Amino acid sequence: MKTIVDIKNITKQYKGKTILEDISFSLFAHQVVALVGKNGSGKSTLLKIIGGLVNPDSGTIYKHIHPFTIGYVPEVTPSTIMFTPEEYLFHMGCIRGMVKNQLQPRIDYLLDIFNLQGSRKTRISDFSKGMKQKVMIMQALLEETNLLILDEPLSGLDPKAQSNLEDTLLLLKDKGLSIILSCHETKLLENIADKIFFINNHQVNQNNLLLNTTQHRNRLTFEISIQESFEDLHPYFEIVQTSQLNQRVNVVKVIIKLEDTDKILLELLHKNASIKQLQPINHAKEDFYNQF
Ligand SMILES: Nc1ncnc2c1ncn2[C@@H]1O[C@H](COP(=O)(O)OP(=O)(O)OP(=O)(O)O)[C@@H](O)[C@H]1O
Repeated sequence: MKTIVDIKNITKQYKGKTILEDISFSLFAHQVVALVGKNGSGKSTLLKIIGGLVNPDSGTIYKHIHPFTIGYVPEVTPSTIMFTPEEYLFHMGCIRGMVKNQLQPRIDYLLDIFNLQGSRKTRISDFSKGMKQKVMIMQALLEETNLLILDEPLSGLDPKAQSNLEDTLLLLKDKGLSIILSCHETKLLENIADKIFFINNHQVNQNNLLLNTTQHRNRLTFEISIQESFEDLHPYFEIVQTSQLNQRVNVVKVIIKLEDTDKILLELLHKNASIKQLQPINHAKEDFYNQF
């Protein structure tokens, strides 16, 4: 598999507070990689560093392709763009110095891929959130792109819009694009991510629990005090869902490896957690999430 970017020993602090510490991993051609972590764990910061928008304090982003082009889509989608997608993309292309006979075919191609041909004359301000998100991604792809960086592209979309956007991203991957995106929950990634990196405690762990369908795993549900930290256990499980039961207690659903199960249960009991359910997972991928 061809490496396109090596992220090497990246460290970043803000105002003396460590956000990322000695992070290294590689991105490969034709892959969708997801960065998962809690609010404030440093996902956006890492994406901006990879995109060259923020400088790390130390470490390097080594690109294996020259020239290397990156399309970056930030988390916030502007809501009141009075242009149609065609006008908007045309203006954005001109700002980047693209010429008309290069721009128009590219816009047509993107409207096709993103299934927005029928809405090319509608104002973006009248679009749904999913359609606005698509336009933001299209503007990042106006020029030929090696790596697409998406900050929380699925958040705030209803399940239908999420699956529609996932289909488009998979189509782009099939056409040769590499994608790195951030996400709060692994649950949203079951269809699109080839690899999941989990940011926790300023560091990145690769976790293939959800993607490796041959490994023996359990699904575990526990209740734990909101004040109790279990960050030390994060590398050992994939959090599928966290919800607040009441003002004092969270309900957490995770997937764990069979061989880690006893250790995790013991640690959770030491943290005064209450184990609600422990079930083996069948090997079928569809079974992963449905049985919680
Ligand atoms: N420009 C900045 N100046 C100071 N602190 C910053 C800056 N950008 C981010 N931070 C801090 O760095 C930490 C990581 O922020 P970041 O936005 O990377 O996290 P995140 O995982 O993307 O969060 P979210 O899921 O909420 O978007 C946070 O504590 C944030 O307040």
